[in-house]
Amino acid sequence: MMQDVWTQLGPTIAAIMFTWTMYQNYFPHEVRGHIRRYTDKLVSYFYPYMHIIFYELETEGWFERSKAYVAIERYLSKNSSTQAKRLKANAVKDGQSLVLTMDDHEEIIDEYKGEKVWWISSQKPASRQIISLHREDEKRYFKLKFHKKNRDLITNSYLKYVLDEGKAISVKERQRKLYTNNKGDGGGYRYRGGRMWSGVVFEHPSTFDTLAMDPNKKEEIIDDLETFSKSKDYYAKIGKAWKRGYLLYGPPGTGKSSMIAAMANFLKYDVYDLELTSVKDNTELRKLLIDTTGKSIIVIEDIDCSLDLTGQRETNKKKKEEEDKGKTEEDAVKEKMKKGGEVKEKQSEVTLSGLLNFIDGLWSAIGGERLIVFTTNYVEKLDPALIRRGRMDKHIVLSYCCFESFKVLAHNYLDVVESHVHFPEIRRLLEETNMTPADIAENLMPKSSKENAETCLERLIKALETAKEEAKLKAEEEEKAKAAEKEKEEKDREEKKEVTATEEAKNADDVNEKDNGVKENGDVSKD
Ligand SMILES: Nc1ncnc2c1ncn2[C@@H]1O[C@H](COP(=O)(O)OP(=O)(O)OP(=O)(O)O)[C@@H](O)[C@H]1O
Ligand SMILES: [Mg+2]
Repeated sequence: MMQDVWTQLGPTIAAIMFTWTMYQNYFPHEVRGHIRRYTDKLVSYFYPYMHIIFYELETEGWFERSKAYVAIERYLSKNSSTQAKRLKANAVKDGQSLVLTMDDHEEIIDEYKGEKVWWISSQKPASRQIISLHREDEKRYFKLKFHKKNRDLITNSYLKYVLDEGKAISVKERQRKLYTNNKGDGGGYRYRGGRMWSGVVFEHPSTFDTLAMDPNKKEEIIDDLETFSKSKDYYAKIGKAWKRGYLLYGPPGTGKSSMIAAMANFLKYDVYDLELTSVKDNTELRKLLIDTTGKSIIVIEDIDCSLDLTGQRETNKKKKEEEDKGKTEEDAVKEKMKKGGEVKEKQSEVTLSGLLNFIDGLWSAIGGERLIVFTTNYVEKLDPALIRRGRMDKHIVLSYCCFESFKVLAHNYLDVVESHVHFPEIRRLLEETNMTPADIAENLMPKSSKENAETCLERLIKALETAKEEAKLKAEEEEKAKAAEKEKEEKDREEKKEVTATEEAKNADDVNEKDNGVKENGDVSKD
């Protein structure tokens, strides 16, 4: 059988090889060029497909990996594991996870708007005449094959879609960072390595699932974030920079910082935690802004404490000077010791208008896709200009724990999913007293292996009862203090009244005396 095949194919193969050798050795270079051009034309006339090649390394500059190649690689990774038989594994996230991509000479079929395309991974052997500093595989490429009739669809729309998707996958897979601003000249330090921010890996585990708050409110915030992250074109259409401001306010321990972490984890954004008191002045603030990247949350925590942003800086400075004058040397030494002997840092010169410019000045539009989040315990202390809608688009109040929030915590901390026998009592107590989610969480957390859901819930009930009792006592004391104040005011008013009455009587007597004198004098003069 095998012999038959060889007898039939042998002469044909020999003829092809003979022609190829003649062509290579005896045809001049120019003639071969012409022949090649015509055969290409002939082939393309009958061959209905087109190819686009994407090389791995940029040929210009320092042979960096081409951004398009990397994006395509990431895009194809989603189909590679199911279609390709041989895969390559690349480490991402500092070696913590792997991305699987197709190996050389593998083919993947993709479909876009009902049309098929083929992606082939391949490699051109490196030219032996070129001495290269790079790897042998520097000619690796992806070949995209598609039908000629889809030329417009592929070049105008599909390629953009592939690159966008690939970039989005890269963003999701990248190791996210938490940055803080380095001190500039103002703090006596130089920026580290010329960078204004230094970062660590962002690993906060808070998510919207672990966050205890009213479920409807939570849903609304998630929707808002999702809409924002998908609204690039919409923001461009309405002529607004692609950013959104959130103001989170409420008592300490109600989950403001936890919510920022949940937002970052939900959107897969980096976090820039801006310490405003370390910023020398408005110019430095602008530089910090320019040095941030898109897909990030810029956070200013406790904005009311960060700076005096009420325009009262001068008044406060004078007040402080007066206070300092009254201090003895001993006080000054004590204060210094309290600060660990440190000399007080130079105060930041960032002004309210500088901060307003930071939020929505011309520079704020660079980079795009950014959230700016302020947190505060005292929203009423902030300048209305700082938090007006448009700057801080969404105001979110995080408050004391309600029963719905408690249920989330009970689920997270104790795995109590359904109702529990203690739940009705806890519901009643939560309606009667205020406790922050942080305090509830602390009570729910088992402190030893002997503690179970039952004991933790009982401890919480006790803590709620104590809090209720304390709140009652506090209210009574406040009531008493108010009554005493009122009584004092009443007494003062009575005393004032008495004094006024005495003075009026005295004045009236004086006037009468004067009148009588005038009269008498008049009579006298008349006489
Ligand atoms: N709403 C919440 N859901 C889940 N856990 C919470 C919530 N609020 C507080 N906690 C718990 O309490 C701790 C402190 O919360 P967090 O730091 O978010 O409060 P905060 O509002 O930022 O307080 P502060 O105003 O003092 O900065 C968190 O680590 C978390 O464990
Ligand atoms: Mg906080």
